[in-house]
Amino acid sequence: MFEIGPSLMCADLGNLERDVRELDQAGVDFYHIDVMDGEFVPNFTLGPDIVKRVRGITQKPLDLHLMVNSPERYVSMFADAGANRIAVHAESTTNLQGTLSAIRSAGLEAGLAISPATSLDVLDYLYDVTDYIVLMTVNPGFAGQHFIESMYGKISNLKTRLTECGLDTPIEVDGNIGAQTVPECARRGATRFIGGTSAIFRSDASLADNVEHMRALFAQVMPAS
Ligand SMILES: O=C(CO)[C@H](O)[C@H](O)COP(=O)(O)O
Repeated sequence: MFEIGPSLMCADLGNLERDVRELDQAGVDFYHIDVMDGEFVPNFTLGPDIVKRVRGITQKPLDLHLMVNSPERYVSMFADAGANRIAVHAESTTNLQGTLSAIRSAGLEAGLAISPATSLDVLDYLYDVTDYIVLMTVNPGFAGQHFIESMYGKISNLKTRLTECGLDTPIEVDGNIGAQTVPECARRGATRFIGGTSAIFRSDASLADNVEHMRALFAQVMPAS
C-alpha cells in the first residue's frame, strides 16, 4: 500500500549505477527523477540521457517530475528514454489538460504536480486525465529544504476531495520526506513517498538500511503494511 521512490537527484551521481542496483536489491518500488530547466525553477538537474541510463539498469517504474517550462515539448523525448510516469505543474504550461492527455496518449501515467501555494482547485476539471498527484511539501527546485507544515492539512484536503469523487488516485509526497514527516503524511492519505536527502540518501547508514527504516515508519501507521 505504501511505496518508496528514491529521488535520484540526491544520489551519488558519480556512482549512480551502484546506488540504483543497491536500491533495487533493497526492494524500492520506483525511482523519482527530477528534471529542471533553470527557468521554471532556479536549478538544473537530470535529463533524458540519465533516464535512458537508469532504464538500462532497472525494470522498476521511472517516475519523472518535470519542473520545466512548456513540458509538452518533451513528453515524447522522455517516453522514448524509458519513463513510465510524467508529472507536470499547472504553472508550467498554457495547456495543462492537453499535456496530461498527451502523456497518457504516449502510454505513460499522467501526474499533476502541485506546488505548496497552488490551490487544489487546479484539479477541478482534470480528474479524468490525472493518474496520480505529486503534492510538493517544499517549494520545487532544491533538495534538503524544510517541510512546510501547512502541507499536512493540504494532504488531508486532497484525500477528502478524491474520496468524495469516488477516486483512489495515488498521492505522492515530495520534499523533506523522512522520519519526522512520513508517519503524519501516511496517516493523512499519502501513499507514495519520495526519499531524498532526509530518508534514503543519508550518509549515516547504508541505502538498504535507510529503505528498511522507511518501511518501519510505515509500519507505525499501519502495522500490516
Ligand atoms: O523535487 C525535489 C526538489 O524539488 C526533490 O525530489 C525533493 O526535494 C527530495 O529531496 P529532499 O527529501 O532532500 O527534500
